[in-house]
Amino acid sequence: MDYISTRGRAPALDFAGATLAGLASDGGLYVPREWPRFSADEIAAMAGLPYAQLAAKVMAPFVAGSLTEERLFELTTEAYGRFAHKAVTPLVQLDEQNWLLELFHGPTLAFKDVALQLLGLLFEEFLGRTGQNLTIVGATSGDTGSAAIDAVAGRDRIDIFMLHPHGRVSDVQRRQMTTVLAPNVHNIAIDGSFDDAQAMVKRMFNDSAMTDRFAIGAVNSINWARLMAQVVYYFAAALQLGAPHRKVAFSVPTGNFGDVFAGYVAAQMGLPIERLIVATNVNDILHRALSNGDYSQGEVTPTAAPSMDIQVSSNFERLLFDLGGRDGLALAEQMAGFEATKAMQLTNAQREGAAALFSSSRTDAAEMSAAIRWGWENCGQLIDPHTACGIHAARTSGIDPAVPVVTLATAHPAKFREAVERATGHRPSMPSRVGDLFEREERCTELPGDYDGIAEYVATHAVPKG
Ligand SMILES: Cc1ncc(COP(=O)(O)O)c(C=O)c1O
Ligand SMILES: N[C@@H](CCOP(=O)(O)O)C(=O)O
Repeated sequence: MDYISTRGRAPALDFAGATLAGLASDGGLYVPREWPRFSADEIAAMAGLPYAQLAAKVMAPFVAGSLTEERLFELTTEAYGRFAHKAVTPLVQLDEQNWLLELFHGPTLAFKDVALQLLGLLFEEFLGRTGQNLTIVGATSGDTGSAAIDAVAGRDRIDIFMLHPHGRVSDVQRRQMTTVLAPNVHNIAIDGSFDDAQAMVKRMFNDSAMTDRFAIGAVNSINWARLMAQVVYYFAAALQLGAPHRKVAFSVPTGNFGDVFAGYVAAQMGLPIERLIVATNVNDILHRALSNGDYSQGEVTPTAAPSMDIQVSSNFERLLFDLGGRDGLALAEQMAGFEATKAMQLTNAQREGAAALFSSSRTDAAEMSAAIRWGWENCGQLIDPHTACGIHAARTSGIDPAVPVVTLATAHPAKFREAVERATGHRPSMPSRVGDLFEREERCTELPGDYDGIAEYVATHAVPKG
């Protein structure tokens, strides 16, 4: 399988190359040249497979040429062996129609672990072949940072520089990053929003003063390998609910459009998906884009679901590319317009294509609290504020009651215990696997949100590519 850029100009790469490159050199995102497709019989034959084995089956076509399915299975076995639940991503029934897919049983209590535990191993595998050093530069609104740091802390040939918006992540999220004192881990708190951090990270990939010296790598969902690993749990959930003989809908708490794009990929691969519900908080650029074609960047409003306080959704570009006939040069022009004006109108083809599979919803603060309360009082489940946006969207979606709706539970409620306690009066307890998080020493550098200062900090502390 080879990978092409959504902006049409960067060279195609194989899976290993796309994984190490992260962002394409023309500023675009890598996508597989074509979507691999499973027949209904092939999907039916996956029912009942243990998660690590299912993962290797679903991902094998994407890694072909860089890894055998057998080697991939060794890596998925190691990655998912670190999860606290045997099923890795267990499915829990809430009522007649609604289900929760618990994606928070990994080491850092959020869905990001599902992809990042594997990505850490993939980096090690591919860097071992090239002998190169990798300088990972990432942006986080809280969860990617901790999951990525856990996945690469102490690994040879890797430095990680993780930017988070100062004061805008939860205490648990911050400590999960800043208490990791391995010498290859560098936390940077910036003045600004997640969007500012993400823009600086993308800029570094195209700054030749940096890329000439350092192999800059990505752990954000701009890296295709992140999304590939997230496709697997759509298969896992749908198979348990009767796929391929029965359609399933998914409600997905959304910020950077990565998790829900993985659902789109699952559908392209043949998984019968009734609908993908894009659930935003009040930072609703995606809800506006999908409901009336208006993709214009507003100010970021801090919410109780801080990981979704995002107004520029990187992976939306992958969807626009696919729906717009995969015309990279046309999309490059459309994205250049957005970058210049902070606004963009979807084309008719993009709007109609999206409407065939996606619907969307926006959840405000009161609705978020009500959804958390509903989960607790009616189903005995504590849910976090991000998942609550998904639950609100699922319960107001109007989907045929015969179709199961699976909400992706993207974070453990203990990561956001103040908001959960405010809504329910009940404080979620911290899973023992996070250990003495609140006793540990923290290390973090505060920097103003300007690119030059951050590039200089990275250049001073990173190891050249070699
Ligand atoms: C807990 C949580 N839920 C949902 C999201 C949204 O996921 P995505 O950015 O893939 O849309 C994030 C991060 O982005 C998150 O950390
Ligand atoms: N919510 C994310 C934001 C970054 O998104 P990513 O999926 O592109 O890494 C976070 O928690 O950091």
